[in-house]
Amino acid sequence: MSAISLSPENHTETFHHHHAAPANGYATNSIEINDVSVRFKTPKGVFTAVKDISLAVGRGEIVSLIGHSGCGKSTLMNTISGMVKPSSGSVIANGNLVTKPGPDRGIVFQNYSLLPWLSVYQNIYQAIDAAIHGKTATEKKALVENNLKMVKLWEHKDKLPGQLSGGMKQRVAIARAFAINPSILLLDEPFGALDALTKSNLHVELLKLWNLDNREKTIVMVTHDIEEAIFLSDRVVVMNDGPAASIKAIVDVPLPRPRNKKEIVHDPVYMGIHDKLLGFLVDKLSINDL
Ligand SMILES: Nc1ncnc2c1ncn2[C@@H]1O[C@H](COP(=O)(O)OP(=O)(O)OP(=O)(O)O)[C@@H](O)[C@H]1O
Repeated sequence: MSAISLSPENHTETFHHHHAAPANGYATNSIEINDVSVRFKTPKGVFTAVKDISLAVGRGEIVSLIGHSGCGKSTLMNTISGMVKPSSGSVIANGNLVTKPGPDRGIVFQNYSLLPWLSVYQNIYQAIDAAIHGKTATEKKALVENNLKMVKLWEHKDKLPGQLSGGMKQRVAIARAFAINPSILLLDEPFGALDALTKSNLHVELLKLWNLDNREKTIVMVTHDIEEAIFLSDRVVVMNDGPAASIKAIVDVPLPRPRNKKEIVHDPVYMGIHDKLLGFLVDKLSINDL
């Protein structure tokens, strides 16, 4: 689909990005974040986590959010998932105002808790059963099997979550989100706890899934990993530090796909993006932050 191709002309970066309409050439927006602010009531008074954020994500686009710890990445993601209500502004997902979580938006958290009394297999089967209607038991079983094999946990399918390592639990959560096949996938540091090899394999699996879906699936991912953000994304959104965090910069990643992890690191375009992102993240670092 030409609507999702990113041409080199899009290699721009936008400071103080305040407009919902992206200059990204996407036919339709999957997500529109319009002037969103989130304020939390705390014992010490009102705390503004994010302020006046606008961002549109095209259907089929992969966008990463990066920024320092506590800047509000998860808060912003949770306004898309529907778990945090904006104090002002609105979020539109698939054309509908977001007011609560829904099966069109799959979420993977770093510490996504699995149901401890259900086996790995049952955790995924039950999630499919709850979210997808009109599939036969055979089809659902095939979905569980395919997705557990994808994350290399098929032989652990009868274990309970308590019998798994942290990385294995994370892979179950990823398989569960993939199995439901939502049109919007929200990933909050999904690969954070994984070793480098597992992480790399899952990056490839994620992109395979995205390609199988004709690149129609929209992915928003929170990460601290610059290499991961560049390898996977069409755009990387850099957030300012909080409180009242906003968007500091949006960096386009016009590297052609499929991308080869070993090769792109030598690509001057990759290196330029890497330096730019590193600059955005470290320029504020002072001895006081350490
Ligand atoms: N429910 C809440 N009540 C009060 N403050 C909150 C709440 N949720 C988040 N915050 C505050 O909002 C700010 C942003 O938190 P958030 O978890 O979104 O940051 P983050 O960028 O995802 O951080 P990290 O990278 O460390 O995961 C933090 O200062 C946090 O303490």
